[in-house]
Amino acid sequence: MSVTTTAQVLRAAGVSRVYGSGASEVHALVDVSVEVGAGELVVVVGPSGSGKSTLLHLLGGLDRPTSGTVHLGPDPAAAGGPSAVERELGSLGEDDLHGVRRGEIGFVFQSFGLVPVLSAAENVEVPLRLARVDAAERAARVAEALEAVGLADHADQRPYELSGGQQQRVGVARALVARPRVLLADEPTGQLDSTTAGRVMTLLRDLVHSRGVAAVVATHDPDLVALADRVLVVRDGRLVTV
Ligand SMILES: Nc1ncnc2c1ncn2[C@@H]1O[C@H](COP(=O)(O)OP(=O)(O)OP(=O)(O)O)[C@@H](O)[C@H]1O
Repeated sequence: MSVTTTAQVLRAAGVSRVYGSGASEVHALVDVSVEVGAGELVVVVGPSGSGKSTLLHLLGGLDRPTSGTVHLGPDPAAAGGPSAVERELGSLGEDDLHGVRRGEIGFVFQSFGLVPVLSAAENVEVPLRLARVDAAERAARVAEALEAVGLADHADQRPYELSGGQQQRVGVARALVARPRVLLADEPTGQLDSTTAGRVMTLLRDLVHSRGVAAVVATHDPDLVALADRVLVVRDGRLVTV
């Protein structure tokens, strides 16, 4: 599979995040700059508490930096509208930021984050319902997303009827179904055995490459580093050169 690393999609410039104040101040991230291109899988590694989740939260607009900026590059496919130009997430109001998170960024969580009472297909459909995609289009896109993660035959099963690896594949399908330009995953294989973890991560990498998504994945798992296009090492909130 060819890696099409083209346009830069996501850029953090001199980003820092301080939690708390005074004696309890924590410098979770210190002056981090990073760029991620379309179709690129960047893996972030570092010890517990080094700042990986903080970085993902800032990149995904779930949190705002204390200083520095996070930029989403112009969408070449956008015919006008806000995504046709580069946007600095920190300068967006809550509604616009919400729109960016909903439409342009997909998230995968360690704990899968599936709704237990919904089937696999209904879980995957949630982002499309939020984006008010019409029913026929939703059905087509959900079917395509489940097919892409190899779960076409499990559409009607609820999470408790699926294995951990299958549940996380539903999580990947849900993250990508709205065709985001960015995928952020925090320890996506943390609850899986190593064989299943490798399979889920390989699937994620292949989808990132084939769909030209800019992806950042935080992990403790050294086996997953081998699948990365680029590895970032974070230590005490700083990027260190490897
Ligand atoms: N909301 C918060 N309030 C205060 N401190 C926080 C908050 N979130 C994170 N921290 C602190 O910031 C530092 C970085 O945490 P972060 O969760 O980013 O690390 P991590 O590398 O993702 O760790 P892990 O691998 O254990 O998930 C830690 O010292 C943590 O205790």
